Amino acid sequence: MELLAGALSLAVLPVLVILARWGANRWRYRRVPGPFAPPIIGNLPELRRHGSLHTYMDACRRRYGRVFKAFNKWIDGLVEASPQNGLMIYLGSKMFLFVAEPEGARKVMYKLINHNVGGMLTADRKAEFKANTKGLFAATGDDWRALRAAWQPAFSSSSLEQYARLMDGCALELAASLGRAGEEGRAVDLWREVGKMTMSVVGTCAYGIDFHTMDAPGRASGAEGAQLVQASQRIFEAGLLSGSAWGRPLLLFPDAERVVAWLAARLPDQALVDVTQARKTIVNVSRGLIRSWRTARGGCSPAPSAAPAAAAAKPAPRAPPAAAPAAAADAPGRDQGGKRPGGATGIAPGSFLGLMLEGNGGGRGGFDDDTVIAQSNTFILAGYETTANTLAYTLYAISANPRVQERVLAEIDAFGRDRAPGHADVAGGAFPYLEATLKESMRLFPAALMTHRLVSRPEGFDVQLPGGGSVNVQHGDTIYTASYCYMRDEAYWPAPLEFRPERFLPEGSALAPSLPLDHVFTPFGGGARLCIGYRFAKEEALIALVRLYQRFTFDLEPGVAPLRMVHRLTLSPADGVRARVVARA
Ligand code: HEM
Repeated sequence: MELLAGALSLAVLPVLVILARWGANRWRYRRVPGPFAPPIIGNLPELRRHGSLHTYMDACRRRYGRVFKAFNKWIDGLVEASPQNGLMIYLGSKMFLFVAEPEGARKVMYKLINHNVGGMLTADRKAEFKANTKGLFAATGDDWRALRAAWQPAFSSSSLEQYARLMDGCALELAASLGRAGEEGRAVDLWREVGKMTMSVVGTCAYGIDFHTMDAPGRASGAEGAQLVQASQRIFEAGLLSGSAWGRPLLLFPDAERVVAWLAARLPDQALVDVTQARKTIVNVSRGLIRSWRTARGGCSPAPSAAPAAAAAKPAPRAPPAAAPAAAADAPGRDQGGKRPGGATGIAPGSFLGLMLEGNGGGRGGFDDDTVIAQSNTFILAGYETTANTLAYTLYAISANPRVQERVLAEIDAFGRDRAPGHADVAGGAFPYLEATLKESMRLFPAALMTHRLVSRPEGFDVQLPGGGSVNVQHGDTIYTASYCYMRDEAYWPAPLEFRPERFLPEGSALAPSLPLDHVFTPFGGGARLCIGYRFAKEEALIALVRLYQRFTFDLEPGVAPLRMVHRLTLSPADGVRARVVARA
């Protein structure tokens, strides 16, 4: 009996602590409006009613104003995981502030510097999970500065020029695959199809190994390519919470995420075992590739386990991209086996990983191997689904708007139906209308519907409230900048829900936003944390669109329009984008 009483009081204690913290947070942020979210059920019923975070957020913006609060440690995770987990109850005491007005959001993005990548089931610090903690997106402070500098050469004009050739090769493969579907009269899910291409692009650019996902898994070049493709796809399918039953307690006890992650690592279920295995595969294959890379360069000694910050203090010499990344060297005419000329395999010079290793003094200074591998994982994670969704949305929007399609086709035809779109063309403004169309699609359907900043200043951070006055967001709390809301807000955009690419062109000034464009159009975030891959993504999307519209148009299947979206890790088409491929005359 005494034992039972003891156990009960032990169980009650954390609940009381959570209640007390929740109460204190509610009091602290009492001046900020927001839905009532008791610690036991939080926002979940509301989220369920709205179906997805983006519609819920927009409803909050309309109801509570352009700065509102929500209680929920796992607002993203809940939306993603609740349908599959059937979870109705959770305990959470944290408050999140949403800034859905552009000037306030800009201050947050520009003045605060750290992301808050909280623990997932993979919060554990094992090598295979370092992408979550050591990658550029998650890194903080001086570590982040050193990594950001190390990433930069991969996005220089000379690197992009080489990547553009590779992107073109991948776009041609996609076109060939869609052409076959068109000939057979098969409807395809454009989202899935472009996803294979974007995985191919980021994978190949990251490693210089041809991922060949268009016919995956069979054709990736060599064992390494096939293993990397399969492992990366497994991780994506599993999603944020690794598809594991451990996701439930993590959602139920968000304040105890470290304990849950610790337990999950020791008592994993099959889903977690699979994802862990996939991550291990990526790490092991990458380690092998790095080892071969060093051997080929005269056997550099393995990298010491120095903290990345040390690299910032003593910058290592960085070589310019020596040659095109693997497939880029011969793209679009690269050999269909995916091999580089001369039979070379492994990490290609000029690939992202190659550049990181070169810049890292050939492995003798700066980052340890696991940190380098975490960067290539982050490159793939950050660049695959975001770009796939953006392309799928743009294909959808063009197909659903015949007048837009007409102008897109005219612009591409004027460029040439057989001409390869290169870096100079896409970066030099050869496709102004297509670029405006891409922007309009990112405004209405932003793959990243918000970004966030952790308040790491001891004094907190003041956010202006629309009704006057301000609120001090305390150290350790997180602020979300809800670009999805302000990019479709009638206060800033004329006819915000209409798809009108000309608003981004001088001819459409009547539809232009009321604030400077870079204040109110932020699909890539802003400030020092601005998406480092934005030019890469833009070039990839434009090249793919040119290659596809040189050959095809797409007939959306009945029921696709209006498109339903759902927020998972990114804002994604809920049911894909099914269409028939129509060859152009
Ligand atoms: C259309 C495609 C893309 C979209 C919509 C997108 C969006 C974003 C957003 C909103 C952020 C957060 C920015 C902030 O916090 O202010 C971000 C960060 C980042 N993105 Fe992208 N992204 C895209 C493509 C890419 C690609 C292709 C790559 C890499 C090849 C990439 C790599 C990254 C990285 C590494 C970060 C973290 C940067 C840092 O923390 O310093 N992204 N992206």
